[in-house]
Amino acid sequence: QCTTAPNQTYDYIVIGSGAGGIPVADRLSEAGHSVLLLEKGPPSSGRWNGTMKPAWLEGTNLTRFDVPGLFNQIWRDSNGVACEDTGVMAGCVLGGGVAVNSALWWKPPTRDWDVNFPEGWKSADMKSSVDKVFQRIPGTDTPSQDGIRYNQEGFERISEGLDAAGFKQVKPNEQSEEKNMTYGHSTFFIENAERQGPLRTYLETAAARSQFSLWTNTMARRVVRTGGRATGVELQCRNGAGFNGTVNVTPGTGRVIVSAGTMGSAKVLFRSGIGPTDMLNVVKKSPIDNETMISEDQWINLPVGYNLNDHVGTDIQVAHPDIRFYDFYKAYNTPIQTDVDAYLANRTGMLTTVAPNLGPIIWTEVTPSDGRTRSIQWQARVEGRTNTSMTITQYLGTGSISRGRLDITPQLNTRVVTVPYLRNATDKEAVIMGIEHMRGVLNGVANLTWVTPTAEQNTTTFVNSIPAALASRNSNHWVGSCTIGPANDGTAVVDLDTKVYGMDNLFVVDASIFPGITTGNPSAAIVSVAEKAAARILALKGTESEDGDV
Ligand SMILES: Cc1cc2nc3c(=O)[nH]c(=O)nc-3n(C[C@H](O)[C@H](O)[C@H](O)COP(=O)(O)OP(=O)(O)OC[C@H]3O[C@@H](n4cnc5c(N)ncnc54)[C@H](O)[C@@H]3O)c2cc1C
Repeated sequence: QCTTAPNQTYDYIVIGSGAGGIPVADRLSEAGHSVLLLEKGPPSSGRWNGTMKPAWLEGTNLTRFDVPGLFNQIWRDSNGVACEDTGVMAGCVLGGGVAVNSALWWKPPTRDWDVNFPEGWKSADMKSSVDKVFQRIPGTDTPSQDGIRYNQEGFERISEGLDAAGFKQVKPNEQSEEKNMTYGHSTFFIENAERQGPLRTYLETAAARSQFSLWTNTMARRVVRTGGRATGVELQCRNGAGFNGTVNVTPGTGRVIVSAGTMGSAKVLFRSGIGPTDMLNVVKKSPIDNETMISEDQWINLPVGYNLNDHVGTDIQVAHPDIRFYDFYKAYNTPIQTDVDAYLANRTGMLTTVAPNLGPIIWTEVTPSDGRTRSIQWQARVEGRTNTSMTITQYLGTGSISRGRLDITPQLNTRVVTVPYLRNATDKEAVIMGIEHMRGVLNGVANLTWVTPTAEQNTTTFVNSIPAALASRNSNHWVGSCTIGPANDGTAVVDLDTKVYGMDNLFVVDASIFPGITTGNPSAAIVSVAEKAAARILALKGTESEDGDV
């Protein structure tokens, strides 16, 4: 049942409980402030009273979000889990992406900050934030409690080729700077063979404080504001639960933080009258918001939705007689009983492995004709066209230049309207150089055969044959749309304190503020950004209007 929001006010209202929202809410409440965390989706992990689970987990406190071997279920059944309003895959449950993702967890190399971020957010500035994150969430490369890594044939065969070509095996988060000609086992934010990460660390410390509140099934429709001053958040209850009405921030000093993800934060800003005029006009004309939208003379024109980026993914596929596919999809409804028993009794066995059997993870760098170095991460998994195939996805990361744009439809769904993949010729050159190199490396593996590209196919022809489209290149690592930057010059949405330009007390803290994509899967970098943002927000003196000088 929906409940009307109580009259109580909060020092901080955080919108969205993902990789950005949970840590920032924790740190703000730790400083003694009253904090309300709003999440539009339902609870996920069993730790937070989530209920979505297969029959074999009945009677346990675990859900599909907790067991690594079930993480892939989102690609079979995302009903009630995936956001319905984003056009790309994103988690709309408590924890957002860090409840539904594959838990790959990388300490960002310094290059990720130094190439992408503005002054004040370079690697030297980020070090203490990154250290704090890895103290709380160190991650593991051996999730099974017996210390055994299961079904490693894929890792071993690919490694033979890497070793022969001079690659070095590393412990990725201990040697996080070594991102060229290196490989390792994947590191996951898993503990006791269950999903850990922000849901089991930052959210637990926050929830233990009396000044912290969490409302699930409660969507922020818009930030209520008068000019540059946010006064509260208008709510919409969902799934027959949660809160309706308007919740206000503490008069004079309260602040609102938008952490609704790259697609979601842009939407909240558009609906609050912040963004390019063409987008705000769509909201104004929409049957949902029309006359309730903030009046045009209050609109703030900022480049929300631009500078969108994602790892452009290019899959290659190989096969080897030693490799065996383990059917993680069947593990949901018809699992192998001995694997279930091992997992439930001892947290050991195949189901402690993040589906679908990842590794090795490989790093290379290429420098195409523009002289700008691109970082590449290669993610191998035992899954492909046949039972003995492996797919190796190439992610083009730090250094990539192409950018896209998201927009909003009259139904108020956000979607990628300009796909950011390979719009720049040297990005494409980098992808081709990387694949050409990896083909040579993998040819050093005895008895390996090529599925795609075929052994005869030319690499450029192969890369050109895969459309630069969402369906074929999407990596679910969306960043950008509310970019951080030092000046309100048409390229940035938030300032170096993550405060929205033109607003006194509205902030954005999540993947959307990233100016560029990272080397690896981004969630640890996003949590690090949330740590840094929390410190900067707490250090900010009262807003201008409190000081009486506006
Ligand atoms: C299937 C999948 C697999 C992935 N695998 C990995 C991986 O292995 N490793 C890795 O590092 N990264 C991975 N990622 C990416 C990573 O999870 C995301 O980059 C990260 O979670 C983004 O963090 P965020 O805080 O920006 O947004 P999110 O984590 O998406 O959080 C946003 C939250 O806001 C909520 N929300 C949105 N709008 C509103 C509103 N109006 N009111 C209230 N709440 C709202 C959403 O429900 C959501 O909970 C994966 C992503 C997906 C989808």
